[in-house]
Amino acid sequence: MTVAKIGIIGGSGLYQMEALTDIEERQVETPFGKPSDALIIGTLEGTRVAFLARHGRGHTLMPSELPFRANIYAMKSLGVEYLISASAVGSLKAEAKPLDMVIPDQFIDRTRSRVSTFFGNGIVAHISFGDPVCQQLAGVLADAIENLDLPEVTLHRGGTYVCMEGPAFSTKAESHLYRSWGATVIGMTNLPEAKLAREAEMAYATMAMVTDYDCWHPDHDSVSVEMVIGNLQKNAVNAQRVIQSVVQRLSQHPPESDAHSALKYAIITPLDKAPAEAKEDLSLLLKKYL
Ligand SMILES: CSC[C@H]1O[C@H](OP(=O)(O)O)[C@H](O)[C@@H]1O
Ligand SMILES: Nc1ncnc2[nH]cnc12
Repeated sequence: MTVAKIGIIGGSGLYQMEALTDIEERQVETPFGKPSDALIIGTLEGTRVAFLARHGRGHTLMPSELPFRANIYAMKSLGVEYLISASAVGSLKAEAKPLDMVIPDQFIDRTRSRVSTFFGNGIVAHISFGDPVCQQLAGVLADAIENLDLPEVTLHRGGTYVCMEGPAFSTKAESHLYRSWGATVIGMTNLPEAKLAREAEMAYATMAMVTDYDCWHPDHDSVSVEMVIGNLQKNAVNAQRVIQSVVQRLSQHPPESDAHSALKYAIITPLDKAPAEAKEDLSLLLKKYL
């Protein structure tokens, strides 16, 4: 049964959605363990949505410790089809200034120890990931931001998000390297999430909120947690306004997304011969194809 078609993953600084009503807190178990925290199901703009605090509501999980598979599987188990991420990022470009919002359309993977696939154990799939963000959902996000006329916020449509391992922030040499690659922003969480969301056939897009200039900018101090949280607190109200407007737009006009059939040509193992246990663990993802 579908509980919510829209899911929201709140990152650093966005641990709850104040406008949710008729709230139900659900502890979800998955074949991949427990999610970062309980899923908070509530009504926003007349629509049921599911919210998850990515690092837990008390921010107790490091990026490398995040149970990405459980988080995405839990959203899938509630029937989520559109997954919106809110994230704090460092800016790698002068024009993307703190408090601005970026809707990335590309990622560069600089992680080292993340499990970013549901497959294995006898079932192999290779999803297409040339366009890692759902452009329809990204468009809804960007349109919502543009129409809200948020004070102090400039919107940047498109851009490349470097996903680093962390938890330490980058060195200056790394930061300059990523700039030389043309990257726009840097964070520690979005890439595994985007891959798993694609495998789970959910449309995924991220609202990246700039909190700092990382450590490359000659006129700005190097990033610190204090800087990130200070700017995010200023932006948490804006972020919730954006999400509210996105939910309204999505419920009125749910866009078609290629992500919703991402596994159609991705599974290479004949499923009739695949191990029963792997099929059982992935049944939620595979049931259309069995
Ligand atoms: C608290 S600064 C570093 C931390 O913030 C970002 O988290 P999220 O993407 O969940 O907003 C960044 O990726 C790091 O995990
Ligand atoms: N400069 C930065 N590097 C990595 N993750 C971040 N999150 C917020 N700012 C960041």
